[in-house]
Amino acid sequence: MIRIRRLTKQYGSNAVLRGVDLDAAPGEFVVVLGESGAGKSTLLRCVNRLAVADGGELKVDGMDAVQCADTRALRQRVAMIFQHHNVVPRLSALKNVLTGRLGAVSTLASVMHFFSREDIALAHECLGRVGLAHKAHERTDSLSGGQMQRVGIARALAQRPRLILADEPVASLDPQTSRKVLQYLHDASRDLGITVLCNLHQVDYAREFADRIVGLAQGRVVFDGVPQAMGQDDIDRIYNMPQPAVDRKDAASTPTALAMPSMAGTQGRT
Ligand SMILES: Nc1ncnc2c1ncn2[C@@H]1O[C@H](COP(=O)(O)OP(=O)(O)OP(=O)(O)O)[C@@H](O)[C@H]1O
Repeated sequence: MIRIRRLTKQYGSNAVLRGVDLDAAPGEFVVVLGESGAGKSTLLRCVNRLAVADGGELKVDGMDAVQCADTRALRQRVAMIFQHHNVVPRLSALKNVLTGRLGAVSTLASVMHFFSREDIALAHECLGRVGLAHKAHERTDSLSGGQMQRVGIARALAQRPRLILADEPVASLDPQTSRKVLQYLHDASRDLGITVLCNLHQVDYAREFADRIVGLAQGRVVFDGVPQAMGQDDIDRIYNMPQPAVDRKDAASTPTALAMPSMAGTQGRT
């Protein structure tokens, strides 16, 4: 579904991606973990060409996202979920979800906001998948932050994408709400066979929800494996922690939540 090889991206003299390799299978939920500035957002933005990679190979569903001739076709396959959900507050939840269909309807229909019966049924179904069927006709600004993010997920699902890019989707939510949002996203992607690339800061959420974790540090992949395979040494490498010259048995028994207090179950950035 996604194949990335030796991907590079530089802003001026700042080499942000330094040869990234990453694969994701259909329906796989891949968490990209890394500290602030590691290059996570840039990597996601290269996938849907909000940023254009300088070199390397990037294939999405067979389409070349580096030398892309048809960005619109690429973006129809790739939906995005943002940190601040980007819903339109004065519109109902249903209308927000319907905006996910805009890329698939004709220009006239999209300008006039005409949607078919099938699109409306699909939007209701997507709201049902995130537990918000009963909020369809409520204005989005009457919903909680977690519910707004679930509307953002439903909007992404309504696009019928092959891939969802989620850039820190729970960064501004409390831990309980964050888990609920990630669970809905995880379940929907598994049920519908949609691949997810999800950027996160929090080690414990990555362990809980990822099929696979890709650890990024200073633009390089420093870990790629299932959550169970990620040890404290890997976490230290991802977060550029100095390797302590102490008995590693002590380190191995240190709970992640204690070792990484600012990363585990908290929101916001440091
Ligand atoms: N449009 C841009 N122009 C110039 N520099 C940029 C641009 N976008 C990102 N960068 C730089 O690239 C580096 C990586 O940023 P990026 O946002 O990809 O990291 P990140 O891992 O997503 O961090 P965060 O978790 O804080 O969002 C940073 O040094 C940032 O300043």
